[in-house]
Amino acid sequence: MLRYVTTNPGKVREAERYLPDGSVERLDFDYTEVQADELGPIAARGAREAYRHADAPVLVDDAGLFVEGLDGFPGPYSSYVEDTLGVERVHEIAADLDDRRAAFRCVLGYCDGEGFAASPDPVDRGDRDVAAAAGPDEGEDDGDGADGPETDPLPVKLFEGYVPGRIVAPRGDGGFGYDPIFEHDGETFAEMDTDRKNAVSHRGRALEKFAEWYADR
Ligand SMILES: O=c1[nH]c(=O)c2ncn([C@@H]3O[C@H](COP(=O)(O)OP(=O)(O)OP(=O)(O)O)[C@@H](O)[C@H]3O)c2[nH]1
Repeated sequence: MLRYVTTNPGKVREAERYLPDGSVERLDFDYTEVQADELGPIAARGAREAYRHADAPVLVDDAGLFVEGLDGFPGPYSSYVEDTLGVERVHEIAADLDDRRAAFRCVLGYCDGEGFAASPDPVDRGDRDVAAAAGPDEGEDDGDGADGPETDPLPVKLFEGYVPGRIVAPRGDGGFGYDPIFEHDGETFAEMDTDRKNAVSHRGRALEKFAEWYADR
């Protein structure tokens, strides 16, 4: 049984669509989110901590909203900013910007305590052009300390998803988090049902890559 490690039930609702019935359950564990300007190292460290906590295969999901006109803010701090400023204030700040383009990014970190065969494919970074910091956000995190001062030999496999859009006045009542103020292709994420959001979203894209790899591993 795979544990999807998150305090956010909205994430699991979306993830369940990608994994066989009964193969995943939510583990409500608040792993330490290290301070970093990229999601990859946060997901990698989180996956190791969650694996050690659960002693079972885990998938952690670190996500963020990157606003172009704010140089990528709130990015990895999206959860903190949602809790402090709130989504409406983020919209108000963005409303004053000339450039309201934004992107959601999601990095999934999988850890089962074992190593992984080297990926035959080169890491695809072609979709990381909006406020995306360079760094090891996909592929294997080798724990060599390149992403921070600590080293940790526990292997973690990372999967990244990205979706471009723009910040708009709140619309819709579905989804969670910043969904009402994030518009993609004329609709906010909060106006989409789960299947439609999954088909285009950062999480859906990352989950698709993960599910394909997980089924074949
Ligand atoms: O409108 C949204 N649509 C999404 O699809 C989405 N995915 C994440 N988020 C928000 O971005 C932050 C991530 O922070 P985050 O990855 O640390 O997650 P979290 O704190 O909610 O839970 P956990 O998984 O860490 O326990 C939080 O503010 C989330 O609400 C989203 N907002």
